[in-house]
Amino acid sequence: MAPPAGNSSIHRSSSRPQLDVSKAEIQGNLEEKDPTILLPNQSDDLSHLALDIGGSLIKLVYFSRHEDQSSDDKRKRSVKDRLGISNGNRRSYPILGGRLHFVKFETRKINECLDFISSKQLHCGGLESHYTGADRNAIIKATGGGAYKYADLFKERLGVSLDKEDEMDCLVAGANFLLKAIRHEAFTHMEGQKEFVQIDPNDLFPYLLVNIGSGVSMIKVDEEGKFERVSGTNVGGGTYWGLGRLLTKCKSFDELLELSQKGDNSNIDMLVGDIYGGLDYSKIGLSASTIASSFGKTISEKKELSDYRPEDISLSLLRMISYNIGQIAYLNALRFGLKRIFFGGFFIRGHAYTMDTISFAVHFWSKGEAQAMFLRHEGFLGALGAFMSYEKHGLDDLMVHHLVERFPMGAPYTGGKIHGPPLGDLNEKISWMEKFLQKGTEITAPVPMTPASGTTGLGGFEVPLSKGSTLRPDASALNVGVLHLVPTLEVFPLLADIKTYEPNTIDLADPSELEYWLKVLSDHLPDLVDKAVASEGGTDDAKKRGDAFAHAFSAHLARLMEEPTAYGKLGLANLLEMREECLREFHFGDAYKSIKQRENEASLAVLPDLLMELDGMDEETRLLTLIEGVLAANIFDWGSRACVELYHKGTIIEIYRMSRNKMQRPWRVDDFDGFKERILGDKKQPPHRRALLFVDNSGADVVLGMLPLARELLLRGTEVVLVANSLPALNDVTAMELPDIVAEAAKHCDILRRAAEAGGLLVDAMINASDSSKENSSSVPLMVVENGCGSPCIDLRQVSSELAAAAKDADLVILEGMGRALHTNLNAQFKCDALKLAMVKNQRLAEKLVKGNIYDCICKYEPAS
Ligand SMILES: CC(C)(COP(=O)(O)O)[C@@H](O)C(=O)NCCC(=O)O
Ligand SMILES: [Mn+2]
Repeated sequence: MAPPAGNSSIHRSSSRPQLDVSKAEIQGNLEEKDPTILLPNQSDDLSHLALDIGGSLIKLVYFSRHEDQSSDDKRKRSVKDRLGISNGNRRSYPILGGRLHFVKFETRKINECLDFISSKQLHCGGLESHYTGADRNAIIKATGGGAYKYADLFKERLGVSLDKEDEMDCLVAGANFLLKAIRHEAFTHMEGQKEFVQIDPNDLFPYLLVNIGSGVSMIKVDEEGKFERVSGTNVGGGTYWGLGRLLTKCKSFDELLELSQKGDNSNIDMLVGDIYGGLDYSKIGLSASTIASSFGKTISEKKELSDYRPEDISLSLLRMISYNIGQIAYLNALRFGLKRIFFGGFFIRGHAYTMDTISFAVHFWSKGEAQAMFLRHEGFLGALGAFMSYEKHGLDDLMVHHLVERFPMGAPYTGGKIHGPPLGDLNEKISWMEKFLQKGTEITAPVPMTPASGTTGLGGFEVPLSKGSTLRPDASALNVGVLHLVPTLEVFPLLADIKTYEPNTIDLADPSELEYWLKVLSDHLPDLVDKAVASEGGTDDAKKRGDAFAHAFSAHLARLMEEPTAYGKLGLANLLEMREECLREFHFGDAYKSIKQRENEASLAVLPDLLMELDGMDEETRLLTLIEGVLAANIFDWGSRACVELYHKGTIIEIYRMSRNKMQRPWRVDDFDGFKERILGDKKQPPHRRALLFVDNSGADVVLGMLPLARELLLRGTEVVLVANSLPALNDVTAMELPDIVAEAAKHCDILRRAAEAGGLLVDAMINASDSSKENSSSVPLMVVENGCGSPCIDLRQVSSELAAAAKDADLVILEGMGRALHTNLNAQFKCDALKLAMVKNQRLAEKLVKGNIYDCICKYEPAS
């Protein structure tokens, strides 16, 4: 059916509808002029675009619906039935599987912005909308002065009306959303050091929001929707830019800021030492270099404006205004007893020195009691708030675990600077990458790292360390990624304490660690590209994509090397995931597909012998052999350079045997006896009810390591849930692949067969179906669930709803592999028994974590506390 004509009386709310016209019906009298049309499949109205049109920048926040690529396969359906998971309430989550994009344009280039909106059809619900007709009645939410100034232009160019939202309402709504929904949205910035702060969403209010635009507003935010502008000052960003322009002849705000980097304010400001003959005024705690009077020195000398360096003027101005704002903000926080002060607005724009100066003022006047905080998305508060003002989009229902921030390929180049349209399809990405390469490396020109030392030793309002040539003005200009909204993600319910849980084991805030791991990833790149290109048949197209991927990922690494906090708080898990995401961006679905297949086949061929060997053992030897088997088979890891070198030296089975033979206890971490005691020891303790086995690699790892262990648990009456990746990552097995592997294994093993049937895994397996029903009741089930991620590591704060449901009845968690049990979760505490098994396949990590050597093994057992 064709979309209804533009003039029909279909209900339109002020938000942009995404019309699903399937099964549409005209209700009532067909002859009627404007009959009511029923759209039974139409979900709640969806908003797609909101704008904040400021004097210098236009900020856009827009939503794109994510094509739901997850297939509802048999495994998923049977897991849903068994674990009682519903399909989710689509109505309560209109924004299901979508993304929020943040884009900036310069206001003077408003036509670029209009072209962008038009090319993506954002004003009529996006390109993916079912609705294609031009809609002259469309309304877009907008805030900022430009919403008034440019209303006619939007009407003329796009045929849309701007629905103006109050700027302050938007700012507060945007800040509330970000602070509640984005982990580490806030950060402090002192002496050039940025530190991300985790705000407890349940303990956010009250706070002071200081918005520094042309003027400054200070807003006390008490709760959602309740706030009051308690103070402000007319000395703000406009003052800096206005006075600065007059005094220095700078052509832009950024130029003025940049000048300040090279300035020395003591040539302009009157310092305490100038008054006290070079001495401190120590009685009241003022050092000689404290500013006594901003611009005070210029009164006493017979100098003209031209006698002063513009750099010095800019710095004095910047410090005068920043200190003043910091001071007034602190006094207001004090006045209302507010613990937190967040600064945002056009004046800050991620400028390191500005942030340091404000922080310094707050710190100074509060005697260290209060801290200034800044927001990663501060430039987008208004636009986000305008977006939130659409009704019924469901955005405010989202919580921190529903959001995943990803950094697409453009991120390293655009930095925090103003940029245009994000890149769309694959060809666009490749050609952009090629163009960039022709231009050389100018866009990624490295930012010098800020040396930690270099204190001036000056007291009072002194020079923050990030001033000067050590830091480029936008070094802190944070990238904001694309926010993926995934309302199906949940916190893993077996975590002992979500508040103290930190997935990453290694702290990449340590520069030497960061440098090392960035190099590891960079060194691995050529091999990865080879595999990726080969996985797509080695075609010219695949090669082109491979090149583009390599450059895009290298650029991310280079960006992070120069500015480790550019993408927010960085952990090794994020880096490893970014690599996989980058591959997917260039349409490499599964770079290790054929390797995985080959290894699965080879391992399945020797499985029957292994099972027979195990069945001949007494239970104690068998349990030990099984754990040894898991550790030994974890050597099949295509992400480890050392292991990949090993694979050239023998067949899969030879390497597996060699690895098994080397398994000598005690392992570097060896809690086997504790685990054995729980499994075989006290017979009064019943077997575990349900075990979650987080599996790792394909091939021997899962087939000869984890499946035999699963079989043992099943034999002992424990239900087993194999937890595997939702998306491919290196040679990790996925939840999609696992049922076929289990089905193959089940051909050689009755225990696995019955359990897999009971778990609904072998619906179509070629096994005698007639006797499966009666046998079902005699076996505990074996199931497969997806973990919700596509990375070699796992962040248990954000897992699939399947896994969360499966965890409810589980009393044993087994995490396997370096990514899941070492890089992440080594220190994780669980509410139930936990076993962490991995071979350390990296020398440095072995030394760092366990003071050991490469190929050492970890068997860490922690009973429920
Ligand atoms: C990517 C990995 C975490 C995967 O390990 P796994 O979880 O498969 O045991 C690991 O291979 C790794 O840390 N590799 C990089 C270090 C290196 O090449 O030595
Ligand atoms: Mn792996």
